Amino acid sequence: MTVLCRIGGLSVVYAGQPAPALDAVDLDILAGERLAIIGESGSGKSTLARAIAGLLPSGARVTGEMEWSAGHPPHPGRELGFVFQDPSSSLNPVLTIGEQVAEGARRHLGLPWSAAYAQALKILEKVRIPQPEKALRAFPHQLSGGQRQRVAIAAALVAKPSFLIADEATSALDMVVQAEIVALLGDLVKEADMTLLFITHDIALASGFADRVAIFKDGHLVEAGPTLAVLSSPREIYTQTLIASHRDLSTPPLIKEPAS
Ligand SMILES: Nc1ncnc2c1ncn2[C@@H]1O[C@H](COP(=O)(O)OP(=O)(O)OP(=O)(O)O)[C@@H](O)[C@H]1O
Repeated sequence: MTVLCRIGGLSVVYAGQPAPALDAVDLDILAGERLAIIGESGSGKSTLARAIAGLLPSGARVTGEMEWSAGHPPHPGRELGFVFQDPSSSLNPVLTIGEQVAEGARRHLGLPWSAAYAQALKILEKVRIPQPEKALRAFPHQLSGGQRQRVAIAAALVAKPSFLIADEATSALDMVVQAEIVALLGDLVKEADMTLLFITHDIALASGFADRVAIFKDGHLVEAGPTLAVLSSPREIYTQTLIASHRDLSTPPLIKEPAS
């Protein structure tokens, strides 16, 4: 696999903050991989996502390097899609689903409205929204939380980006819907050969479909590697603790035993 982005010594300090939110992070993102960024609240996951997407607030001090194989950072919306945790805040309540999804195709692909609507309908079918033609005319409040997140995914993918960042995209959903959305994301990125950066605090959720995992704590990258290798023989005590904390009766096993 080729390296899509080589991150070297990346540090971020927000304005007015004494400590860095990210501290000297070295991490390669491989083209076409599903990479899970895992860590507790405040570990710097979203900061990493925002730095990669060029969405850090002004005033944040960024040092280190991000080297893109394309020679430039991906254009947000066109080459890079972003799905946030809460679809209610990323969707506009007074615009129809069709208007919001089609807008991305109009703006980033330069399509006229009629073609942009046709593209929006296609992508709503792809994210398996029930009655997609009806959904085009619906407003966000007329959909369930899971359906709204499918719309947010559709809006992120409408301009056919090759790189998708999902930042806690399933955390606001109940467990069944969460599993459906994770499966959907997995299918979509595989089908389109996209790179996925999947940000989550839930190591069990990530372990089900990520090719590699990167574990963060207090702004530091603790360890990174292929999912199975990290989960079956974690090098760092923190990773061992994180894995152990998921071993309770309500959690499915992180690694499935091979069938005998
Ligand atoms: N805009 C901001 N201004 C100042 N400090 C910030 C800002 N955004 C995040 N921080 C701080 O940076 C640190 C890392 O936050 P970040 O949101 O990246 O962590 P996270 O792992 O994504 O956590 P969560 O899962 O809770 O979103 C935290 O201490 C947080 O309080």
